[in-house]
Amino acid sequence: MLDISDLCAGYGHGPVVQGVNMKIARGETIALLGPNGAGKSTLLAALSGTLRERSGQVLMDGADLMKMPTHEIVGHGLAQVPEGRRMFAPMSVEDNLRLGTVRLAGRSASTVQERFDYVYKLFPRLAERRTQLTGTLSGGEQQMVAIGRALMSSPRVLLLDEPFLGLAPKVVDEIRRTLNTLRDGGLTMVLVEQKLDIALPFTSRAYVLIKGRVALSEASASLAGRPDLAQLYFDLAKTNS
Ligand SMILES: Nc1ncnc2c1ncn2[C@@H]1O[C@H](COP(=O)(O)OP(=O)(O)OP(=O)(O)O)[C@@H](O)[C@H]1O
Repeated sequence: MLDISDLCAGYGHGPVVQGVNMKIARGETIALLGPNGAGKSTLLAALSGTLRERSGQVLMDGADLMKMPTHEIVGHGLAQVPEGRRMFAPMSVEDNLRLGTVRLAGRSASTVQERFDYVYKLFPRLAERRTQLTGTLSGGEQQMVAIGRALMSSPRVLLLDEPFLGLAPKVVDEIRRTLNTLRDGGLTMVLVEQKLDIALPFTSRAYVLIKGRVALSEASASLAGRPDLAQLYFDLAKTNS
């Protein structure tokens, strides 16, 4: 579904992501792991088109996302839940969700309503708070809005950048259950997550990024069996320096 070749990306002071190759099949769930500053968020931003300084090829079902502006990438079926949620605090839950309907422009009101119904069924808490200002929601509820907004565009690939960061265990469990439902429904997902006890059971495969390069690609179950991943990061960093 996603075929990434020789992807490089950065911010004008030398490449951060350096020649990444990945192949992700339809329905796979992928963990993107690596130490702080390895380039995981940069890689997701390059895929979703929010970072334009990039080169290489990103094919999604054969179409090159590198040639599309961001809204067309969303229209093609790839959506991102960015790190830090990026909510519009003075807007209601419903209006924030509506921002995710760009892909549905020109479609009937009932199609848009179906997406609202879908998201509200996944996150009943958002249905209860649909008129509440997003800035007054708890961190967990805001993360639900961020995920819901991405789902409003009916994505076929969902990129999630540390969606559990700073959340209490109870709400982490609640959001995990929803992501499990999406995974079991066949949605292709890429999850950036520091906590391995969350990332590895959720995913089928993992890529470890070190200094902007893929240092390891392995089945998540087999990676989970390694006794000390911090040491592995250290060893991989040494071999890749
Ligand atoms: N907007 C930006 N402008 C300039 N440099 C940036 C920007 N965003 C990230 N970087 C730099 O790019 C490098 C990779 O950062 P990135 O956030 O992609 O890493 P990461 O693996 O996601 O790390 P973390 O787990 O800490 O979020 C870092 O050196 C960072 O300082």
